[in-house]
Amino acid sequence: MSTAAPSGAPSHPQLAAHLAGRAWVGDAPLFGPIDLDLRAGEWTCLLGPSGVGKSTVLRLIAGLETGVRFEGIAERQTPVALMAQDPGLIGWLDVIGNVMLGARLRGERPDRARAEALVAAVGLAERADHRPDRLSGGQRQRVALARTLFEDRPLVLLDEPFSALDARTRAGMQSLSARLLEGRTVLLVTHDPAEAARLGDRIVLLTETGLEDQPIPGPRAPGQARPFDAPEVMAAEAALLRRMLA
Ligand SMILES: Nc1ncnc2c1ncn2[C@@H]1O[C@H](COP(=O)(O)OP(=O)(O)OP(=O)(O)O)[C@@H](O)[C@H]1O
Repeated sequence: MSTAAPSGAPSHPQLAAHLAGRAWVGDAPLFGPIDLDLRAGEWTCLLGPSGVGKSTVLRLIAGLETGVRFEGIAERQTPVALMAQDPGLIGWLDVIGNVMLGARLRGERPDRARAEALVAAVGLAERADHRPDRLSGGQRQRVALARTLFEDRPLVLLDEPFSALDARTRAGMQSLSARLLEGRTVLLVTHDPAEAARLGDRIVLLTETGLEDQPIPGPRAPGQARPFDAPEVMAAEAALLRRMLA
């Protein structure tokens, strides 16, 4: 069963989105009660064990159907772009075509030069005319990232966007996303405490009983991911891992 979230704008102007309530799968409680505010212009990183409901939180904020029963309120102020775990690429379109898909579906004339620049920025310039079946899993994930960035929305929901990438590419995509999404409100679901420590202006852990705020390693420079090897970033990563293993 699924329940569409009620939608509306959060009453506080500095909030880009607000989700409060509880969720069940059938009769079994999934999570809650939770109360999550996404503050405008911030990256909120959402961590939690597999199956606890992180993707569900994203879909509720996006106003999409979920497979769960949700009782509460879901509000967002701005148009939203969602990058789901599954890249969801269209098989008969090439990389550029997939990046421009949203604009085409809306009947807009897509900015091809911008799409090409984003494809180059995610390291796929030489594969711009390849179809998805000729790409690796990590390359497909980067196409989905470029498509999400192309959407140019003020609220961006990213569901494990770098999970299929090798460490070097992942670090590069984290830095690129921090730069290109500067000033946007981002909710990033990740399993990686190092990623949360690099990117989070706020870090929250979702458990069956609710949300717990976690310490962040000081302020983040605008448009930048924190250096992965700064002592305070490594300490925050270790503290998050300790909490996740507890
Ligand atoms: N369409 C659906 N129908 C029934 N149950 C669903 C459906 N979608 C998700 N669920 C259940 O809801 C729960 C939460 O799923 P969700 O994908 O939100 O978890 P998650 O924390 O994002 O997991 P992961 O980290 O493994 O991606 C899971 O137990 C899942 O089995």
